Amino acid sequence: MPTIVWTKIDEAPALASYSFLPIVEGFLDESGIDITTSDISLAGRILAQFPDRLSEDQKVADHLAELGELTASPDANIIKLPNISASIPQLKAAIAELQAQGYDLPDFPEKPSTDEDKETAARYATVLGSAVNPVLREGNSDRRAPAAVKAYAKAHPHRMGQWTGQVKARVTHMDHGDFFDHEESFISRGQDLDVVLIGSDGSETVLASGIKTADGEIVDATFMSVDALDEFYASSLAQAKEEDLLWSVHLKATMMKVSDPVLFGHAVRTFLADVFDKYGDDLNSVGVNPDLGLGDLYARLEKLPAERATAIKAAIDSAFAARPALAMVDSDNGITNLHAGNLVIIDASMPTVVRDSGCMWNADGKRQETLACIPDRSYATMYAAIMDDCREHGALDPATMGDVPNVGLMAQKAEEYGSHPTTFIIAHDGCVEVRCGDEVLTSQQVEAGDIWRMSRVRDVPVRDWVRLAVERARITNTPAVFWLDANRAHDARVIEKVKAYLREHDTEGLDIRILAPADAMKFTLARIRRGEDTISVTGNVLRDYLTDLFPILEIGTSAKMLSVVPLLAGGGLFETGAGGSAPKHVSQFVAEDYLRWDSLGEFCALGASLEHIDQTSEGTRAGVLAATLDKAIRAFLENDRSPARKLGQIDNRGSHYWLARYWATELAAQRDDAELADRFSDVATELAAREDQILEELNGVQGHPVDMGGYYHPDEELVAEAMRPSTTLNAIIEAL
Ligand SMILES: NC(=O)C1=CN([C@@H]2O[C@H](COP(=O)(O)OP(=O)(O)OC[C@H]3O[C@@H](n4cnc5c(N)ncnc54)[C@H](OP(=O)(O)O)[C@@H]3O)[C@@H](O)[C@H]2O)C=CC1
Ligand SMILES: O=C(O)CCC(=O)C(=O)O
Ligand SMILES: [Mg+2]
Repeated sequence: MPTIVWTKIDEAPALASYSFLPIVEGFLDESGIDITTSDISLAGRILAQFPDRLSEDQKVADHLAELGELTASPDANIIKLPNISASIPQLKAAIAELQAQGYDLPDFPEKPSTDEDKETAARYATVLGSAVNPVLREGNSDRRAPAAVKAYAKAHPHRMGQWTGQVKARVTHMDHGDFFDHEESFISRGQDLDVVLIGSDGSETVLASGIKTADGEIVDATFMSVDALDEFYASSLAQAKEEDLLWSVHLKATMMKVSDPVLFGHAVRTFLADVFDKYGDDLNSVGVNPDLGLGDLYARLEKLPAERATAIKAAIDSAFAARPALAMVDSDNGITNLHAGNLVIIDASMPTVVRDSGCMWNADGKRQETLACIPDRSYATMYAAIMDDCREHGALDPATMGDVPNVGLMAQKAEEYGSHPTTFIIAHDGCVEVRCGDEVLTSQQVEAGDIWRMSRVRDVPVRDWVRLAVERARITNTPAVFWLDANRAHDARVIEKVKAYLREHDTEGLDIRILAPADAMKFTLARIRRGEDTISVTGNVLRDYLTDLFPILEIGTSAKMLSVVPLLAGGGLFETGAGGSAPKHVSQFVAEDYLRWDSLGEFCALGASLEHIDQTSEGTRAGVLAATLDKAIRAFLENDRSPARKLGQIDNRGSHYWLARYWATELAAQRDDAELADRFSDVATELAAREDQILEELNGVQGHPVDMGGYYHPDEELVAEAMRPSTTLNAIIEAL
């Protein structure tokens, strides 16, 4: 029987599943479709690493590995909700929570020295950062706003900050010494590669060996000079100060778990340069590591003798006074951009800057224009281009603007997003060589601390990506732009392949272009300002960035996106939206039993998953279920049933009631499957008749704190109870 795997994850979407999944299970009962769950939450993944230390009833199987294997099967049908990509502070918090719940987990080794510590560190490393998506994404991505969602957004445009020529906010990036500058790229002939650091003293350190590459694979080698990076941060600090702009740093320290925490650490180190220079020994003595952010630094000060801690805090306060104002994440609680690397994530943070007229929050809880530091030029220039465009032409208008769907190169850990195992922080000055046997393929002069990395993209994914781009351009009759820069080494190789693979398709009458990111941005913006849709066809990083940027500008959030990954092996991975797991929503839920999470992404993913079953399996009711769900989603949007924003109105749970009701109504009304119509006619009637009572039960609980029994590993019963407070609704669903 076709089986949908629903992933169990973290934070707000995990809470939402406690309410929505029982409804889905009820609706799919007797449909010829099975639905199961798979625990790939951060807590579940941690526990799966330590079976040897857990009792039988505490053990959790390695569901992520199982799901990874499933992606290679044509039967795969996975609904993937967004999960936490944990920074080290988050990982440590999750470990502490599990320990407190009685799981005998080892502490996270800060500086592993013994063999045992190294073993533990290696196990935790598999859970760190973006550890789920690269395993499951065995296909390229097709992300777009469903037509009904786009139509709704145009009819009910969200708030958009104004832009004028006077706005000083802008993007600043490096102009030398970055990854862009140093990139070298070659096509593999299927060689096994070694990466070797040759010290200035002639010593050789093997950084990686026997890296298997496939024939036709693009291999890039590049590095970030941290001296140039520090200079860049220092000069941007001076600029922000002079122009009275907030200073903000936008990185992807969660996904880019090896390189970006270090880029972040240099920002912390530069911001507090005087403090680190003067008190370096004290800070070292308590294990301060700037990569972990100011939050961790403050916590460690507590371990110093009181008078040293006080002196250092005073020095930090003077540093803050001398520096430009720092962008805040939570001004009420004094949490800054530099508190932890996972707090400002570029794909989500930069769109809000554009939406909010170039502003972020300052320490007084007021909006202030920002200088957005995005060190590497490979991707910064397109953000600079959109801010320049808004300055010149004003804000974009969600009521009229065209749509920018994305076709993203993602499969098989493509490009930078698969580079973690081959990213190295260079220990000493020297030269990094990529070799095949004795043949030296690239050779780069580096200095201690530089961040060197090798990224790769296989040929099969590139070919499939070009195919998917042509398919989407044809189906929607929309121009498609490949965002590739002929002046970047990697992109130049990709361009050769794109040109070759485009010849495999009938592109007659299609408008397909290749433009550098900043030009692609200008071209796209000019079109969408005229209301014209334009497909962006991008590599893995821009896929991530643009599928938050345009949705947030067009429809107010990326949560409502349809995100389909046709797996190379024939199965389907259906991701929900492009947004994250909204930690802020959990705080609100805990404080006042109100969950703002919008499950529209889950609804759309379920629809796509059912359609996939209808197209690939016989003997199920998937077709009728998908068609009626689509209509239900339209009704849901037309009647504005997304979570409201005010206490006392419907939240996530209330929105699920409405979806269930519209879906039941559509099922009862359709003529293709009389048995189903019959089964759902009473349900539809009941749901309508009991509306007042159900909404009262759902909304009546709001306004009080909720005990979840844990953040990363909440108590299932407590949460299930909290998320299903309407006995009336539960009884109707259970009767299904
Ligand atoms: N695919 C995946 O698995 C992804 C996982 N992540 C992970 O999620 C965590 C948080 O990431 P971050 O990038 O800060 O994103 P957030 O989860 O904080 O989302 C950013 C903002 O988007 C809005 N938002 C997102 N989803 C919804 C929704 N369903 N309903 C309503 N509003 C929504 C909210 O904005 P507002 O308050 O302005 O309305 C939210 O504050 C990190 O651990 C990150 O790694 C991130 C992206 C994708
Ligand atoms: O895997 C992650 O860490 C984030 C992924 C993401 O942001 C995206 O795919 O949009
Ligand atoms: Mg993203």
